[in-house]
Amino acid sequence: MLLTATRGFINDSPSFSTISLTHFRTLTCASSSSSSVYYTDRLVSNPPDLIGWVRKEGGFVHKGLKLVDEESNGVGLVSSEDIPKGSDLISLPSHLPLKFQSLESGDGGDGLESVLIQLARQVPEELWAMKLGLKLLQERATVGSFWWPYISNLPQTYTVPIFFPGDDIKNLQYAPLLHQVNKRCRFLLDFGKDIKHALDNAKPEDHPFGGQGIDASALGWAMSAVSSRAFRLHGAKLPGGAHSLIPMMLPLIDMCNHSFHPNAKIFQEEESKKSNMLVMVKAETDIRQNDPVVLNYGGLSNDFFLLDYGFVVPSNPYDTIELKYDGAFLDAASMAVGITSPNFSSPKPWQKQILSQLNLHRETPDLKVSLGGPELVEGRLLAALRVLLATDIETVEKHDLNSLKSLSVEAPLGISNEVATLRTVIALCLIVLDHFPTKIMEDEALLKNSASPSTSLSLQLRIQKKSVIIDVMRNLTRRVKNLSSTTNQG
Ligand SMILES: C[S@@+](CC[C@H](N)C(=O)[O-])C[C@H]1O[C@@H](n2cnc3c(N)ncnc32)[C@H](O)[C@@H]1O
Repeated sequence: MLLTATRGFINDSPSFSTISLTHFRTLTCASSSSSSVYYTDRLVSNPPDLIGWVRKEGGFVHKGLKLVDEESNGVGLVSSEDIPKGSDLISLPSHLPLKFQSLESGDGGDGLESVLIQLARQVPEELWAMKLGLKLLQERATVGSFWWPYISNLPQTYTVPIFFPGDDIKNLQYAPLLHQVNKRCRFLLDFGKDIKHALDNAKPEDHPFGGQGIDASALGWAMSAVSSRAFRLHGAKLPGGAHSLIPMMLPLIDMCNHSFHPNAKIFQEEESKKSNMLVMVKAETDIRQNDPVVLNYGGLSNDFFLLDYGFVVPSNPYDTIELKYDGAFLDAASMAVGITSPNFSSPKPWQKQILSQLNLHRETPDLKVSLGGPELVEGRLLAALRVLLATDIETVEKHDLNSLKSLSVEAPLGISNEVATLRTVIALCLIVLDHFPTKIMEDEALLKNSASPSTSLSLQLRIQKKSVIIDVMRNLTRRVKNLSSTTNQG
């Protein structure tokens, strides 16, 4: 197997500075042994039979499971027969997962492993996937790696935004995500240079990647392979009693696609009570013939689904839109709905005190607040609005902060305060919607004609973000109507 250098470049546009890694890589891999299926986008065109390899290595795979090319979702695990709820689907013995053992155990490693550990230590914790990605790259470059039957079945490319052309990154139209994409690209480009510098003069026997060049694009491939398929399993017990989380790539289990209505669930050793198996997947519901076997990847916003997995979930109940808490902006929103002289930008001392408790008015406040998701209006923002639109401290003092932060506690400071609060959020939503350069209907028309996967994903992302805002507005408008009818009836 030969891994040739992959290329990455900065794609700077004068009007908006976005960084991107290009998608193309030249990979020459010796195609290996027998395969049962042909997948279009794997590292090698005829990868070894993954299910057969897992069984050969002592793992268990239910006889009714097969791998199928599901087109838009890539390869997935599908049931070829009815499988009853509670059945064991897959079990993996502890030597099958791919993990960065010496990094996790902190034993320093030896030889090549210690070079890899030094590189991994340069990676910020939030990019944990890159640390395990280094191990993956090392195994990918190792001739005869134990994990080659697994690695060769990995996708060759990922639809995550670090690989989007600059225009499609801009087309996301959503600053918090643009910021994350740029940050990741910047890190990968710098880290690629650091690795080159560190390994330029390394002797072949000390080179963790078998002498092969690793640039930003190769790093991006590895980071995406890990972020889109690794599971963080419980490791050793920490002094406080909690368990450390160890990222691992779980062969075959990671062929399960995502659904918020999963029919399968992953269990770890203690829970599965099968001492020779580290991890297993069981049927959570009855699975019918031809059903895909799906896991729930977690209650994530579309930002994370796109950044880490390269897809967008339509009508995602966990999707949110991030805003900056800003007094002047809130005054404008409030005035737009007819509230005279709101004091968001000049709160009274007792209001400032509550804002401090909400971490919205300290020396280092956290001004990021969100709309959408299960909370609908982030508790800190809701409480701030209720308190700043309240006229007297006495009413506010009757309530604890948790009630003020909760939308299900209806009108804690009175109906007119609640109506003003909700109408301010609705106005905020309108202003935010207005700031997007395109309307949702235009995006939908563009999506129908979009040719490339990255353009289509950008459009989907921004449509979903706008939908989040519209759903919040609808929900709050309904609440305002109900509250107003209560007052009228009263
Ligand atoms: C853990 S892997 C699952 C196996 C993968 N489909 C493959 O071809 O190797 C996760 C990746 O599968 C795809 N995927 C999983 N669930 C999906 C979904 N609900 N919609 C679209 N793509 C999905 C995404 O590309 C994601 O990064």
